[in-house]
Amino acid sequence: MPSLAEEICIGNLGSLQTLPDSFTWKLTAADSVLPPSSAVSSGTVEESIPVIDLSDPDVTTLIGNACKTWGAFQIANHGISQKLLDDIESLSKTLFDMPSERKLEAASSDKGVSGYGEPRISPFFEKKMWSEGFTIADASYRNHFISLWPHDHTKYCGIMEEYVDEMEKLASKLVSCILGSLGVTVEDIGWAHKLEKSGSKVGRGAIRLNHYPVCPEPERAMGLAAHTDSTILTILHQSNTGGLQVFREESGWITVEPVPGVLVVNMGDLFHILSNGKIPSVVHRAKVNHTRSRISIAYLWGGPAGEVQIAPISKLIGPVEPSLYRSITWKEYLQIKYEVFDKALDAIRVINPTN
Ligand SMILES: C=C1C[C@]23C[C@@]1(O)CC[C@H]2[C@@]12CCC[C@@](C)(C(=O)O1)[C@H]2[C@@H]3C(=O)O
Ligand SMILES: O=C(O)CCC(=O)C(=O)O
Ligand SMILES: [Fe+2]
Repeated sequence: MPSLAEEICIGNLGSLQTLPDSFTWKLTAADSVLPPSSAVSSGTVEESIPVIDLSDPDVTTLIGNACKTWGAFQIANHGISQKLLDDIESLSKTLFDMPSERKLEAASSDKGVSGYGEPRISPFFEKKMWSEGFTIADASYRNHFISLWPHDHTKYCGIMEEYVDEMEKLASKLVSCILGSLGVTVEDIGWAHKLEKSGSKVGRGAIRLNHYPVCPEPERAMGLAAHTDSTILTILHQSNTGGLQVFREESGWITVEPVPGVLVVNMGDLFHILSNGKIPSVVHRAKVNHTRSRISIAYLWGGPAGEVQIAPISKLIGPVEPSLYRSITWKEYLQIKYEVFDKALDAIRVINPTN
């Protein structure tokens, strides 16, 4: 006979009145959001990742500092219209409000990649995450949208295409700026230069629509477990309920409270490689809420498609700072990540840390 846990479906978590054992995480003091007391008393702790106005004349310095300190920042005046943000959020709400059976008809066939289902990182954790999601990693999402919205799929595909196009343009702009803060230009990286010239094309990124239903015991549950993104960078739109937390050694877990119209940018593992470790990929997670459900939309930008090799930028390496990582394509990196998860960067490291 199947156990109760096996009968629980992620499509209707919001209707559960108690937290099933399979969703109960053993969280320790280190998992708390309170920063270590020493850091608080020294007054050195910034409250959260900064909000940077992209029209600020000092934008490059501000972004550079945030990247080095946090591996993340928030952006205002980014040029993405509020209408498009509202449209993608309401598309996500419409999808997640559907009956479980209907959502499962759009389930991803290959674990965690395009379609409806659990986060791809799920197999690396003993306990289940209190969330459901829909991943768009290739054009097959259109077929899923036809099955989800037989009459309205054209409208929803249109919103998704516009969102991907706008995000790609914004991601390219941000990469130029972050490279600038390191004293590098897109011309110093062959593929980045070509990318800027060719404009936007689907295929280099992925979108993940995340839904975190209300939870009867949020303190003991986890919406999305601690991870780094495997990307160059990720641009996240969060609905008006908080839940995203970023980790910093000196401060512990810090909540990134949503600010209307502001987007969060997380640096991913591929930028860590490109910058030869100068810009860390940020460890982050999503917690859940007792009374409010939450939506987030992540645009995961993987950089160049196909066989293009990503390696530490030659301008950033030399006899004193040798290349720490071997070159790798995004596809290859994803394969390694989903074999060894949080050891992926170590797996491609060519020089071991000295301490
Ligand atoms: C391109 C990808 C990045 C991603 C794995 C994936 O193949 C498709 C989904 C992406 C996502 C979104 C939610 C968080 C994340 C860690 C996950 O479980 O699936 C990321 C993956 C990643 O960055 O490795
Ligand atoms: O929901 C969030 O705030 C985080 C989502 C996230 O980390 C992701 O989709 O990669
Ligand atoms: Fe993430």
